[in-house]
Parts: sequence; C-alpha cells; structure tokens
Amino acid sequence: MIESTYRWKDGFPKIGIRPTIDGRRRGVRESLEVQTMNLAKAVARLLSEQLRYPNGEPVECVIADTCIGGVAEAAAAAKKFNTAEVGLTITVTPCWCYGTETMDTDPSLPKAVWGFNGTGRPGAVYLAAVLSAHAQKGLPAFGIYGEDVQDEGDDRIPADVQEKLLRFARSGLAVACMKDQAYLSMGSVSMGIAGSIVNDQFFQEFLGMRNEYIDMSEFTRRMEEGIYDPEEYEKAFAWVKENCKEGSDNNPEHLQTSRERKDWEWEMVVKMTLITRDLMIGNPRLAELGYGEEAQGHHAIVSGFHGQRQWTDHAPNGDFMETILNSSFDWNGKRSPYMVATENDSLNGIGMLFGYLLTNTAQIFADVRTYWSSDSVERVTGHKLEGRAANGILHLINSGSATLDGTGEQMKDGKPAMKPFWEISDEEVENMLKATQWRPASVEYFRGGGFSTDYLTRGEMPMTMARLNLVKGLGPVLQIAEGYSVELPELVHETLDNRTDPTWPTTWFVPNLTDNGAFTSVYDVMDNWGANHGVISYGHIGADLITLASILRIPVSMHNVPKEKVFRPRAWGLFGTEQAENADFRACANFGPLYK
Ligand SMILES: C[C@H](O)[C@@H](O)[C@@H](O)C(=O)CO
Ligand SMILES: [Mn+2]
Repeated sequence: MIESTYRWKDGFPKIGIRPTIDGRRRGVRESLEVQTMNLAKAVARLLSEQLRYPNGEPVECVIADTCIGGVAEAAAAAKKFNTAEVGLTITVTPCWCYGTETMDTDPSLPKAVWGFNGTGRPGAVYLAAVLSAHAQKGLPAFGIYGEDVQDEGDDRIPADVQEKLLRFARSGLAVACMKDQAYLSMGSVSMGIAGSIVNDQFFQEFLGMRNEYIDMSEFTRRMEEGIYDPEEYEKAFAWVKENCKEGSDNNPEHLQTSRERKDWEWEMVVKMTLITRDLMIGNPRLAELGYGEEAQGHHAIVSGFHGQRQWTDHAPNGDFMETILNSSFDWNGKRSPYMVATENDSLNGIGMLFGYLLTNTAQIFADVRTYWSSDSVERVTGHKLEGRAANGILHLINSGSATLDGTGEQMKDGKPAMKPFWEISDEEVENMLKATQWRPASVEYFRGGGFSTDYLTRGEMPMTMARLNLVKGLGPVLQIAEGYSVELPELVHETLDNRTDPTWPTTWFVPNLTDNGAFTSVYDVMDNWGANHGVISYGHIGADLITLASILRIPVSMHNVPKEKVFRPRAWGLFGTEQAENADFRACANFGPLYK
C-alpha cells in the first residue's frame, strides 16, 4: 500500500482567491483589471510556493475567472469555488469596490480580505467597508492592511502582508482539512478521564467533524480472524526485530515475564499497529483478501485508544502502536504521521490535529506531570538549575508512548528539530530509532504487558504546548504555552525520572514567562493547566493556534504569544481593544460555532 496516495485519496481543500474591483465601466474598471488580477496571481503564487499539504504537495489556489465587480460575478466565483472544493477564501483588491455586492457570503468558509494600502485608489476604504458588512452580517473576516503605503501598480506583497496572508491561509486550511473527517474512538472512557468522553456536539458544531466508535473487541476479532495484510505483517515484524531495540525490564523480578511471552507480545503490538491504521483509513489490500467493509476504514483523521484499563489489564498496551503511528516513518518508509491520542483523550487528540495541520509535523502527546521548582530539584539532586531551567521545569511524560520525532534527533540549521516527513533524512530516521529503547511495560500498571517508548527529548527545541478543554456553560477553551525543551545534566534527569516511571518518554519543558497572569512563573503555568494532558508541537506556533481558534470560535484563556503576532477576525476588536483576551471570549460566544 502506498500510503501517500491511498491515505489522502480524497485530495485537499483549495484556497479561493477573489480579485474584487470597482464595477464602473467606461474607464474605472478597465483601468484596474490588470492590476487587480495581478494581485490575485501574486497571492496565489506566494501561497503555493510557501505552503504544503500534509502529503508534501504544494497548496493549490483557484482564482475567480473574472474580477468581481458585482453580485453576478461574486455568485459565479462562488459556483466555481464550490466545484473546485475551495475551503477558504482570500479577497484582494487595490481599489474601492461595492462591499455587500462583492463579498464572500458563505458562512462556513474562513475568509480574509487584503485591501491594498495605496493612495490613488482606495483599497483600504473597501477593506473597512466590507469588513463592517462582515461584522454586521455575522460572517467574521480577517482584515489585512499593509503598514506602508504602496505605489499604484505595485504588485509586490510587503512582508507584513505576507505574514498575515500565510498565517490566515495555514489556519484556514487546517479548518478546511479537518472538516467532514472523523475522530475514531477505539474503546470508550479511560480511567475516568473526562477528555475521553467524546462530545459529539462539540465535534459537529465547532469542527465540522463526525464521530466514529468501535468496541475494543474489534481488535480481538481482527487478530483472531486474521483481518490484516499478512504480507505487510511479515515485513513489519522483520523491520521491528531489526530496528526496535528492546530495553531492560524494569519490573520487580517476580513480575518479569518470560522471553516466550515477550516474543508473543511483540507479535501482538505489531498487529495492533496495522489494525489501528486500517481502522482509521482503511486498506485496499483487505478488499483483495475478502474484507470489503473493513477495507473502507472509518475516514478518521485522528483517533484515540482507550487501552487502560480493560484492554491493558488483559493484553499488551497500545504504546508501540501509538508511537509508531504518531511518528513520521514506519516499515514502509517515511510518511505523514497519524494522529492517535493516548487514553482516548479526544480533546488532546484534537490539540494534536491542530498542531499537525498547522505544521505538517508529528506531535508529542504527554501527561503534564510535575512542576519541579528549582528548590525541589536542588533538594533532591543537589543541583542548582540554571539557564532556561533556572525558574523551574515541567516534566512532560506520557505513560509509555510518544512520537519518535520527539527525540529531537532531526536537525534544522544544526539544531534539534521536528520536520515534515519529506524533509527528514534516512540518517535521522536511524538516529531516532537509536535514541529509543522499547522497555517492557510496567506490569503493575499494565498487566497485559507491551513495550513502552523510552527516550529523552533533546534540549533547545522551540516548542508550543497546548490543551483544549470543555467547560460546561462556556464550551471549548484553548490554552497555549510557548517555550523550549531543556537538557538537564544526566544524573539530574535520571534522579527525577526514576521518581516516576523511567520506562516512559520524557520532555523537560520551560514555558516563556511574561510576568503576567498565568505566565508569571513556571508554577503558574502548571497551576493553570486545564487537564492532565497536553500536546507539544515543534516551533512557536501559538500565533497560528490563536488564529485557528478564532476561526472556530474557540476562545483562548491563556497564552504567551507576543501581542503583535496575534491575528483574529477584524470584528474581534469591536468587542474591546484594551483587553483582547476578554474580547475574544465575548466575540466567540457572540458569533457561535462555525457549523450548526
Ligand atoms: C499508568 C498510569 O495509569 C498513567 O497512564 C496515568 O498516570 C496517566 O497517564 C493519566 O493521564
Ligand atoms: Mn495520561
């Protein structure tokens, strides 16, 4: 199976570009046609050059057939976009046009307007006029207004305009990509974790997504009846034997299992990996084997594995399966990662999906487990934390699984990084595997065994931690903390790690402090975190997350993104400009979810 062609068989949403123009003929319109269409072409070029879909192909733009001077041309563009599967629109203009007559009125398409900042023709006046119409009609749009005045006929895109176009396009594409896809819940609620109570209303109204469910007995059925590709299984098993080194058994001697049992568990966990992937996206090989229904899959862009406890009390845990699927490669080579949430925490699964669709990179799922104050570290290890770690650290550690990309063994400009799969080298794949040990699971937690992913994330990676929460009466709320991974002296790491479960993957994380609100101290970040889990993405992607959240009308309750990078629909400012966080809550509540 060639994953990239099968997995994304439905293709991706496109960006619709709408050049709007002053409709007056006999002079005005004619003089603007070329410049207006050139602006549209320049925007399309920028987006296709800079942005890629999750399979690595350049983003596609569709430009309206004509400039849009009135409602007939607006309707013709809408029709063209509909057929071309456009998922978001950007309106561009250097001149005055008629607001309500030319605007995009499709309520579910994220939209932005770039009004050229010139003097000869008032593109910015149109921008203000049309954005007021968007506010008045309850169809929020992003306004893009370059800071510097450009000369008439200049079709270059200034840097500040480029930044906003790209931020809007990345976020709007993420929204469009998740729409009509499914979250597959494998099992149900894990250990009373509220995030694994799948809230279908939230998925439907805020994300435009469906919910699919299977009972975990489906794994047993597929395993016992052999509903997986036996050839791929042989290939996978051979690759795993060669590349995944089993680490030492940390269980007390009387709980350690036999070699024979461990060998059987390896077979099980490889099968679980194939089965989970097939459940999510289907597999044409299954149809050839006589399983036409199973071959179709659940159309899932993200899933969650219940695991604890019923499954793990009896069978090997999901750690190997989650790790491999969440990584950017497997026995078939490099490929886009699958999003699989531990403990079926669907809200963290959606956080992973947000981070993934914004960056095309793998995401780390982790327990936000311990705040270690500098004093506590010194008391326990005798070591005084310094540098980035001086104000305390957060221990991010998952109960056995995390993407192998989280090792930090990929490089960008000589520094640890997490990259889209098409930028990862074979040597980096080898290094990720070398940096990881597969430790027999802690049997007191996981009676059925399995293999946990043990690695330590390299330091100095810019990272963003996020968490989606649901609050009764309020709805969804997002939290965002930008910061860095840090490296501790080896003995310090070992001492701290040994106090939890050393067979699990660890990231030491320090959020950037702002001396304000939840970012007054590292302790405050921990103390304000909304749940036991968080998603950690490579890079400082907080600004993109904020833009994405505003399109979905999800307010952000805490973030440490610099003010000048925050970009939300223009109408948000009409809810107050002094306290943007406050205004965000009221704007989101006012406009309500994107889909009803
Ligand atoms: C092994 C334990 O049950 C862990 O899975 C538990 O600490 C969690 O991860 C809770 O989110
Ligand atoms: Mn957990």
